[in-house]
Amino acid sequence: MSAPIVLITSDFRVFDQGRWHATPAQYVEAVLHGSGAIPLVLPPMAGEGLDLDAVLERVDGVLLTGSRSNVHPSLYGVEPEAKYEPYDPARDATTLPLIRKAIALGMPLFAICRGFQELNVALGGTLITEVQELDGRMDHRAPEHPEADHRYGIRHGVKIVREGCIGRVLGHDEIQVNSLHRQAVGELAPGLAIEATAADGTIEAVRVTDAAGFAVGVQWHPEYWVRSDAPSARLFQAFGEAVRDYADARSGVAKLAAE
Ligand SMILES: N[C@@H](CCC(=O)NCCCC(=O)O)C(=O)O
Repeated sequence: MSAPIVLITSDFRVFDQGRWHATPAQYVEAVLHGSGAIPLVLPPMAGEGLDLDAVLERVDGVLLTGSRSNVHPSLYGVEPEAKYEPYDPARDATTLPLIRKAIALGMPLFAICRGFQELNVALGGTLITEVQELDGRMDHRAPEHPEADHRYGIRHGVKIVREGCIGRVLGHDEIQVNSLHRQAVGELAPGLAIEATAADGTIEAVRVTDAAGFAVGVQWHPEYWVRSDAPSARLFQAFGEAVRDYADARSGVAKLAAE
């Protein structure tokens, strides 16, 4: 059996005087080392005709990455304002349909930070645009600091729903997580169930309720500490197991069809 393939979303970015389809290395490394799967970066080009159905026929799981850019507010019914920028319309036009298609196929899905927010919007939920401005809410943004290890440092606890998917995978009621976001899940989309919350009530993790396997989103960044933090490692391991199961089932169906 060949190693399964995990599709990793990317951003449209302009830097080094060029136009890039870019994704942070930490996600690619976490798929390879933490999930034991082949990472494959997907360019954000569905809006330009890239056939997502054809891509999804060839892969076994989807990882949705974090990003400094925000989901465009018009996609969840909010008037855009300059203070909600930066946006990445090419990414939105790719990730939102990708999520709906992967879920319809029953494909394992792991959505992180912006990806977690995309999961909620793709299924009809809303986002809070600046969570730190709401009364009683914590500041979930990372400190401005030149060192990534500091920005991605552990910041607060999250309460885990023990009977949920993450609760079963981790076997804990509470874990400590990092936090690098200004937006948050507002109205939860139909089809999602809460898996974890922060002390201020912010929704920190969800699962797709009808999913047969692992289809989970988290607001924190387990990919960053996948080599040193046990819960982070376990989440990527569980995703890898689900991806292998999906690949096995898919090749079984293909074999039967060929007989
Ligand atoms: N932009 C959204 C999503 C947050 C997110 O994905 N953060 C990753 C940040 C990576 C970095 O700063 O290096 C929000 O702000 O809520």
